[in-house]
Amino acid sequence: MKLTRVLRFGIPYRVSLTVALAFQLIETGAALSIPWVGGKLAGGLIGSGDFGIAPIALALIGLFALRTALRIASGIAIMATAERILADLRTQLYTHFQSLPVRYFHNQRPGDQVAVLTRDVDNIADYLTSSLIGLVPTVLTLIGALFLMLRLDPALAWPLAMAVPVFVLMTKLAYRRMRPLSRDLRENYGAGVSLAEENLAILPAIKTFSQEAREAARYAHLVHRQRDLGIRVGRMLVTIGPALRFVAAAAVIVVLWLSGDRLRSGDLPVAELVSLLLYAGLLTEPISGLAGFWGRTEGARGALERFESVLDEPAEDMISGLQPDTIAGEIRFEDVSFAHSGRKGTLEKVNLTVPAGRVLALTGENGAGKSTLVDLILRFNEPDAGRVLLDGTDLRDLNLAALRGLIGVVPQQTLLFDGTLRDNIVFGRPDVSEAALLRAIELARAEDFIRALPDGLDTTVGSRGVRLSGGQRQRIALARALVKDPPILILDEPTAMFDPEGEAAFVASARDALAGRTVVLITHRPASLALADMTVRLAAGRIVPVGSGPTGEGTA
Ligand SMILES: Nc1ncnc2c1ncn2[C@@H]1O[C@H](COP(=O)(O)OP(=O)(O)OP(=O)(O)O)[C@@H](O)[C@H]1O
Repeated sequence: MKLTRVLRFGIPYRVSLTVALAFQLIETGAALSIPWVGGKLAGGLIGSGDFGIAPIALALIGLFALRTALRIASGIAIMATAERILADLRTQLYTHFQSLPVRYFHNQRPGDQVAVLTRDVDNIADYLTSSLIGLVPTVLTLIGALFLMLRLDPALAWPLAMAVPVFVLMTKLAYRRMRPLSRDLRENYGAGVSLAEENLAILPAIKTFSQEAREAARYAHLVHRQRDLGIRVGRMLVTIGPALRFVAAAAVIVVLWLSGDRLRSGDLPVAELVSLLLYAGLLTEPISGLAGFWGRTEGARGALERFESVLDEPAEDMISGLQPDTIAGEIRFEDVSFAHSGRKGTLEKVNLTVPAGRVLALTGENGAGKSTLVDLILRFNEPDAGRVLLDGTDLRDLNLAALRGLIGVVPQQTLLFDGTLRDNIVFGRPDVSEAALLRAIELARAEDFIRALPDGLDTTVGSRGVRLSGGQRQRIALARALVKDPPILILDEPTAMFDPEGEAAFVASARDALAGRTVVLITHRPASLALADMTVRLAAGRIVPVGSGPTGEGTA
């Protein structure tokens, strides 16, 4: 375990962590004095002490009060720091998730991402603040108690000292067995979250195909596995504590046993024996603390690996690159080839020019690669060979944020979030004027249905826009793209869900909205094709010209 890597998360909170550690160290000092003072009190009670009972009793109460106060203070400091570190890690991780390319998520289970954001991050923050910081006082208490016991009476302290390696061996063995179980437990947790999330999202399909029982059984299988793993881990956790305490108790009894003769002969003062027994009691605390430490180290190691493996994923570079002030908008594909990972090539040496300010209709069979092609303009993917150019500049030389800022998209699958219609439409341009907003709504032919809703633009759409019809969702997506007023528009079947009248009305009024913009319009609908200045077809990974008008070098 690279402990130093966890420690770096605490650097911003080094002051509060140092204060907490200082409290814990003073508390350790108080804890180590209690058995000594306790022994003196016992000596005083049987009349063999050097001090009066009252001052010793008061000193003991004072020491306990100090321990309590310091425990509360360090507990509060640790708890607050853990929450702060947790918030930092979570924000850092979420921000990084967002900076990763879209393709990263195509190969991941969403449940695993949720699990890193919740369980793993929790684990790391807790490990750093409780386990690692607490390790110093724990070890000091252990060493201090052993040292003081051996100094008091080496002959009697040895059974207790001997018990320590037994404790260590027992916990190490137990946690070695737990390591694979903890890994399976976490893996299974991610799978369970993923399945529940996906199934709840596709619940209508589950119901339509009457697959509730099968899906419930699939989820139950994961949950039961989680239960069984949890029980196996829990069994070890609940066994180790009492087992350790048994060894401690046996060691104490051996001490008492050995002390009998010396106690009777007066060779062993009662105060010393009481101190020794109190030190033995004190030892159980760091021993169970260390046992827990090993377990938490195992958990934190896995959590840190997963956390860092996400952070190690290279983020999209949003900083470097050219930031064009104005663009004409010519898009050119030069010998572009692309294959999705593990698939055969989708695009093979595609050459295509969309002149600035013109509308290109892109057609082709399902799976021909139309969406794949426009994703290259957004740089969701990079060409395996060839280049995509904007006004003659390779897209890879442009600033990614600036490039995406120039493009409005209506994707094939409308991506709405749980907010109002207004929030969804102004998503890319929160500062847009009311007039521009209404104009975009009008162009997207969305005004009639919005007016009919009880709260108009302030109606909430539900998660992923579930409270809207498919066509309504698409109209909102179109309005969202238009409100951005981008020089380049990518419309991936924007009217696929429109009724024929709605589509005709959109086509009739869209010319104005599209005028002056470079538009790539993916469509299978003849009515929408009327908007195109030129039409090409994608077939077998290559461009085949179809319609009239300038296609440039739009041939394969
Ligand atoms: N993330 C992905 N990973 C692997 N293969 C993919 C991925 N996305 C798409 N594909 C594959 O790439 C091919 C082209 O898909 P694409 O979505 O570009 O087709 P399309 O022409 O837009 O189809 P449609 O008309 O159905 O929308 C398909 O065979 C598809 O299975």
